Amino acid sequence: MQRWWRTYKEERIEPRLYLLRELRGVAGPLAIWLALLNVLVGVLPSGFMIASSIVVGSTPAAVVGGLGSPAWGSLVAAFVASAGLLFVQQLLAPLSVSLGRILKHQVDGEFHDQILAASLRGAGIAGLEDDKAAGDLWLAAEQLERGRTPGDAAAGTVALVVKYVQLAAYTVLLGVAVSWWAAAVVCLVTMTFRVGHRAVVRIYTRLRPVMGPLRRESMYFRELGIGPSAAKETRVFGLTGWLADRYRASALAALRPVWRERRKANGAAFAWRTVFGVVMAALVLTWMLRAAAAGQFSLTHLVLGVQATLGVLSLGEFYHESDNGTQFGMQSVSALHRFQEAAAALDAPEAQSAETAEPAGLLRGGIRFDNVSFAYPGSERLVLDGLDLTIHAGQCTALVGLNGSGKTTLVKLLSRLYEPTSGAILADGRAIASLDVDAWRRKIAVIFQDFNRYELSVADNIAFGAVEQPADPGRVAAAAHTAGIGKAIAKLPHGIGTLLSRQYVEGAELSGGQWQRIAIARALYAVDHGAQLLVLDEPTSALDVRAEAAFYEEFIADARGRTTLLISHRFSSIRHADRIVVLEHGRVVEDGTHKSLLDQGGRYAGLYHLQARRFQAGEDIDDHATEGIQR
Ligand SMILES: Nc1ncnc2c1ncn2[C@@H]1O[C@H](COP(=O)(O)OP(=O)(O)OP(=O)(O)O)[C@@H](O)[C@H]1O
Repeated sequence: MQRWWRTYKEERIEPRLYLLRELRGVAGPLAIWLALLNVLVGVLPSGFMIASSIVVGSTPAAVVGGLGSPAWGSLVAAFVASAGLLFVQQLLAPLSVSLGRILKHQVDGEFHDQILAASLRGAGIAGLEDDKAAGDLWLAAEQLERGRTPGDAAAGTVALVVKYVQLAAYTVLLGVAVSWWAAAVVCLVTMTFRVGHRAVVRIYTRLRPVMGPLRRESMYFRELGIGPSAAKETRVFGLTGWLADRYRASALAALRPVWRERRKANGAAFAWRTVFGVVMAALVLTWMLRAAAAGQFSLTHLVLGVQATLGVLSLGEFYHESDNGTQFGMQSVSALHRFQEAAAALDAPEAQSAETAEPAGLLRGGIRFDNVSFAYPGSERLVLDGLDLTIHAGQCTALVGLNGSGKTTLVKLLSRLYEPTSGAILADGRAIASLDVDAWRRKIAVIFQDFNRYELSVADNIAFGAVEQPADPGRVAAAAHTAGIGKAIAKLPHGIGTLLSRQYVEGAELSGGQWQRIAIARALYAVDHGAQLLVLDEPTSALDVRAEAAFYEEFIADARGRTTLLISHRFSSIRHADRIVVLEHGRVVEDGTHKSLLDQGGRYAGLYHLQARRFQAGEDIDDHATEGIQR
């Protein structure tokens, strides 16, 4: 009983209460006016039924009385009334539908904002990187784009008013005109059908946990198949057939449980409901006809009774305008709530405003990782394990290590996208966790390996480095020049104003290496606007060897006196850094200058010589080739 109540509450009560709250906030007046209009639209058919029954019932007397007789007058009056009611009904029903659409769009518009706000909320990214939470966010957005929406739920709920007012009005008519027991029986039949239909619709909701991941997978395959990003590789590797098969297989796997459950629900239960409905309806109608034949009520009452009975029974159907909307429309809301809860639980609490301080004047001394350990939420494996490291101010520190040794994770902690599981990161001796997170981030300029390529102008792409300040074209051009992309930009149709996407007229597409230089320019622009620590994670992975060597030579010379953290797998490139730190299993295992580390003859020396030998032998430098050696 307790479980049943919990499910009932979660599935039916809570979403509806939430919806009511939403409606009040977003489209309260419209929803109220529409509900009132729908009451009228729901009542009008009953009025028509009464008037048309009077037309039929008064016809014999009018025929006998002839033109101009009082009976004829009653007939004409009833006819005019029924025609008028029909006309008003035909006028108001489309109006109700149109207002329902407006209501839907208002509610959906608000929910679009909520989804964006939820994904952009907070300082951390744990929720967005967690599979389950990200899955819920995806589901919320996907439902909104392609499925039933909260707007459908809102419009569907208000549309239900029409149906249930009709049902109540027909039932009352039947009760008053013929018999209350007949009204009760017919209403029971209708509600039995309604409950059955809703149960079938609810199957989809119940199967959502099974279907969700499979649908996400099939969507992924579909996107791979129809999007341009994977087109090259899928064709070159001959993956097109495989892709089509996988799409089909995962789509079928998602649908099979639904078909199975639907067959069950639509099988015996449906047959029993139908038998029950037909028998009851037949009993009521037969009784009515016999009673009328026995003179228990007039022709008008009989016509009204038959019409009302058929009217009630016709409502025992699936309501297209409401049922899917009200059943599935709130799924994206529930998914968003789950995401919000999970993200709040996963993200380490941000520094509270009471404790936060402006990091003015920081980074004279440097940054210290003090016994920092970190495991990603949901995992027990320590990616950083008691890390002690000082990044000295004014120095270029290079961080090297094998794949997965925790270099990018270290940068994520430094950027406060995650908080350490234990230990602290100190800037000039102050815990960065106690600093205002946005102000701290303005102190650092970070370019991640998977930096963003904004489909906006070159100027925007670079000026995003200091978005809080007005964009300065001169400084944008200077950053582009320092990053080695100035000449290429000058050749673009609109220089720094060129949109970086082929999707736009006169837009341009850059090569991977050019994009990388744009990202570097963004970081340099941030430095030019006050960022005091520059962090570049694999900044030259897309550059050719000569461009890479030139970049590092110029960059490291230029960076003298600037606090810089460089992450790279190319040992030859970072040899000029002031200091090189080797990370392994989340700890510093070597620390020194290029020369001292070579003299030491340890990990760094081994990897450096290996790369150098390969390079001299003319082989491509393969970062991953070094991987096996240490394992
Ligand atoms: N969001 C995440 N959730 C869980 N584990 C993660 C996440 N991101 C990274 N990891 C794991 O943390 C470990 C360290 O990853 P990280 O990206 O920091 O390594 P890295 O040294 O930068 O590697 P590479 O040289 O390949 O860039 C890896 O084992 C990786 O699988």
